[in-house]
Amino acid sequence: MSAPAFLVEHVAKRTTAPSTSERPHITLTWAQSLDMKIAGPGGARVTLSGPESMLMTHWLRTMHDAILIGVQTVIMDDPRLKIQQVPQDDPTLLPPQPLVLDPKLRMPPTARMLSEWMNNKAGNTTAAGPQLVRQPWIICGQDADDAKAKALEEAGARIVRVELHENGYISPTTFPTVLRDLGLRSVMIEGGSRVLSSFLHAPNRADGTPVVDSVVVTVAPMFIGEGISVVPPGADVGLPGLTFVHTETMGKDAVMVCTLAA
Ligand SMILES: NC(=O)C1=CN([C@@H]2O[C@H](COP(=O)(O)OP(=O)(O)OC[C@H]3O[C@@H](n4cnc5c(N)ncnc54)[C@H](OP(=O)(O)O)[C@@H]3O)[C@@H](O)[C@H]2O)C=CC1
Ligand SMILES: Nc1nc(O)c(N)c(N[C@@H]2O[C@H](COP(=O)(O)O)[C@@H](O)[C@H]2O)n1
Repeated sequence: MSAPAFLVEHVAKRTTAPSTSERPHITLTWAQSLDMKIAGPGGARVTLSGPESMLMTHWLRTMHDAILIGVQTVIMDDPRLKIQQVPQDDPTLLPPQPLVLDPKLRMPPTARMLSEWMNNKAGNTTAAGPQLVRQPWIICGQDADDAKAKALEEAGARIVRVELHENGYISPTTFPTVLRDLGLRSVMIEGGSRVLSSFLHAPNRADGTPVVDSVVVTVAPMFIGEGISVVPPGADVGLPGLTFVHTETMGKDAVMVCTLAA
């Protein structure tokens, strides 16, 4: 089993290019229904991807140094962010570094990502390749509560404090610099809707190029109805133009790759 050719061609070649250490590559990715929903009522998790496109998402994870989600996705989904669907005997395949955008440190210390990391550490496992478990890094504000930081550190997290934007969020504009300072050449941003929306609406980088380099969307043939939209109601203040790159049918789903129009 090998990575889908279209991902190698249109994403991996870009995320592993030598220049990306100075200019980290940012991929936005999500799975949505035909009515543009990414979760059900109240944010309940919905399985949108079929087996083929879910496997594609795990391959995509292997192609990035880091994977990022917003804290509300941790609270709602308690995700693992691992790569258990790719071949487990290939030592060159590595899971990405988990990052959580969490300005005020709302992440529960009981999160599965943390307990899996601690269990792994306690077992002193020498697991490498796809079975490697990485320590979650939580990106928060400079003034985030010290007691919460301590509790999360005790639960296994590394706390990374950064300057927040005046809206209280971690700014997509300065985020490439945060990545570079952490030594990460690429990140795959998996959601949720508020994080996706703020990166889609971000002004260009200092060099005039879009903050987001690639968009990879799985479209599932179903309606959700009431639920969480890709872009929250009222948050669309001018979505960017997209340039079509590729569409691949994977089982029942269509997987679309785009770039942002300059
Ligand atoms: N189908 C799919 O592919 C996916 C679906 N989901 C779904 O998305 C839902 C969660 O989405 P949502 O509620 O929007 O929450 P998010 O996961 O987007 O988290 C939002 C929170 O992240 C923090 N944050 C820090 N910086 C930023 C920033 N620049 N932009 C936005 N947020 C920032 C804020 O925390 P604070 O408020 O503490 O300041 C904010 O409230 C869940 O229901 C989940 O199931 C999630 C991922 C993928
Ligand atoms: N690609 C994709 N398809 C779906 O149907 C989904 N519900 C999601 N959700 C995202 O995947 C995360 C869960 O990851 P693990 O399975 O725990 O590794 C979840 O938090 C969403 O970001 N994605």
